[in-house]
Amino acid sequence: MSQRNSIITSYFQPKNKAKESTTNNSDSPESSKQEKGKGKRSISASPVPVPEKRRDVNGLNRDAPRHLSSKDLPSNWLATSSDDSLTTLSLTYHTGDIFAAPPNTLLIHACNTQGSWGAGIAAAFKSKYPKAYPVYRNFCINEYNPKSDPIPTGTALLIPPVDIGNTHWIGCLFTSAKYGKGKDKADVIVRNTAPAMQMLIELVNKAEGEIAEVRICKINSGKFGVPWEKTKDALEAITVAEGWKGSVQVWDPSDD
Ligand SMILES: Nc1ncnc2c1ncn2[C@@H]1O[C@H](COP(=O)(O)OP(=O)(O)OC[C@H]2O[C@H](OP(=O)(O)O)[C@H](O)[C@@H]2O)[C@@H](O)[C@H]1O
Repeated sequence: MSQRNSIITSYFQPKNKAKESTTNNSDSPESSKQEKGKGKRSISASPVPVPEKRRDVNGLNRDAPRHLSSKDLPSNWLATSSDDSLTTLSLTYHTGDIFAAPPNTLLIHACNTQGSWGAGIAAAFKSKYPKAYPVYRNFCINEYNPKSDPIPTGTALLIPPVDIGNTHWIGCLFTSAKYGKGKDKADVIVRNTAPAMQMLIELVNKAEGEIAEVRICKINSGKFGVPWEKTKDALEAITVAEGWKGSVQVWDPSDD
């Protein structure tokens, strides 16, 4: 099956199926038991109501520019976006601090669908972009629901600049439903990566406002435990318009 067809299969399955596959994607029942106990973070899956007339509730600024997700794309977006897919995604490598980026840079990282930026680079995103975190969390917990209506994996969320004095955009790739011991298996995370990135590219193309550069960390290779080479191969198979944003810059803080 081609990359594109596999994307369509993964994203356009009926909602019930999508839920099934999220469940099936999880580790063994053993690890899901572990998920219930040791190491579990206290994340409420109950919707947190946001009062109508109050602003900046729980850090969520209702006046901020709106995030973009699969809900902003037509159901046939993959078919309609294929015309300008002329080349494969180009990656370039850079050593240093991904966050020391010029204005209007998109910073991409891998996320779980539970609403937690609890460890690894996600925790750094949470501390550097305190207003973006509740946008992500609200999307996971209120627009979707980790227990009853989880975000389908293999999708993405694009958060416009919402932190005062910062013009960085944040791209969340939902490559695993859960985190920690309940994270999806490596091959499932890799399989989720291309469609998630493909969707993010589509959201970037649709976004109003400038996105000048695109940076990504070596997603999936830390807490998710997937060798970078596997993620790299998945990303490089994605088709994009020639010269899309120049290239996607892979930033690593160290040389090894
Ligand atoms: N401060 C920092 N500055 C710069 N680069 C940093 C860094 N810290 C780590 N890196 C590098 O960033 C890459 C990805 O490594 P990560 O372990 O972060 O992410 P991942 O994509 O494997 O997994 C995602 C899950 O990790 C999180 O934590 P939880 O699941 O919440 O526990 C999320 O919420 C997800 O669920 C590796 O190259 C790390 O060297």
